[in-house]
Amino acid sequence: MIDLMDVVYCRLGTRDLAGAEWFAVNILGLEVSERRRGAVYFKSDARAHTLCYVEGGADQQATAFEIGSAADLDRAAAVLDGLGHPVHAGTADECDARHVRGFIRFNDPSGNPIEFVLRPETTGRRYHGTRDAGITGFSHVGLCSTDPARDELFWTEVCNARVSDRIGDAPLMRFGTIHHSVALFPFHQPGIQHINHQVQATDDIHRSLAHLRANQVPVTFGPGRHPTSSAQFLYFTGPDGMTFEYSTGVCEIHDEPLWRDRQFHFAPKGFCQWGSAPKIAAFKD
Ligand SMILES: CC(C)c1ccc(C(=O)O)c(O)c1O
Ligand SMILES: [Fe+2]
Repeated sequence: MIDLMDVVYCRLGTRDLAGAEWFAVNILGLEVSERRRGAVYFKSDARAHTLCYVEGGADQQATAFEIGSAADLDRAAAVLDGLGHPVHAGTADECDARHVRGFIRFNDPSGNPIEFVLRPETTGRRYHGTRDAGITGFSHVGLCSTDPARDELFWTEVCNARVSDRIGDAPLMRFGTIHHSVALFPFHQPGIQHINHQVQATDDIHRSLAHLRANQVPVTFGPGRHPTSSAQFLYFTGPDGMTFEYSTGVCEIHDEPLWRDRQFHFAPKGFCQWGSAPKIAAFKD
């Protein structure tokens, strides 16, 4: 079993690094933590970075999860290799570019590039964006899955994720107490489906709604409330068509032995209890 602790960052390729930076700062509300040749890093909480845009194709993506020790990382590489997932061990330069002490990269069964990382840097300094979006941190990622049942087994049997709830066959999975850190959505190809940042309060959702509208940013779902995590949410489109989500009030699961994953409809009522309907391809039946 590969023990993962949390989702830690996403890397997104873009052909318009300056445009992506403008969006991340002025619309999403992140803080630039560092600029390097061909890469811009963003903070959304105390961690050194939780998002990195790199110059390249929009298909150059990765989602990173923290692993507990160097021995666990070696064991994970052996397990993945044994299961037929070719593993690349990060070079010193690649580790430096990710602010981690070590990592391995492989593709999940759908072909999503995944990184398991050791000791990602934190700063002890809280984040503050120039735009007050009320962000409290990067919280979860939605991954496209060409076979959610198969991929659920990868995350829960090969790794230590636990299913909190399912919407249709799409599992929302946790590593700790937060309702979900990774969710899988049926789609015909792999890719990061959405990136979630938690915000402090309902006010932040509505303040952002006005800001997005004023800046002609397509709002694709919400405001609404997820019946699964009980979080209030808002989805919108960013650079290269990436979906971003703000949400507030995600529930925590503390009664671990008693929790039973629940089944929700893969239909608007399973996504939103206020009646909002998504304009997002992966959320349509
Ligand atoms: C709309 C997607 C499928 C979705 C559904 C539920 C939650 C949640 O319970 O918080 C999400 O975060 C989602 O992105
Ligand atoms: Fe989400």
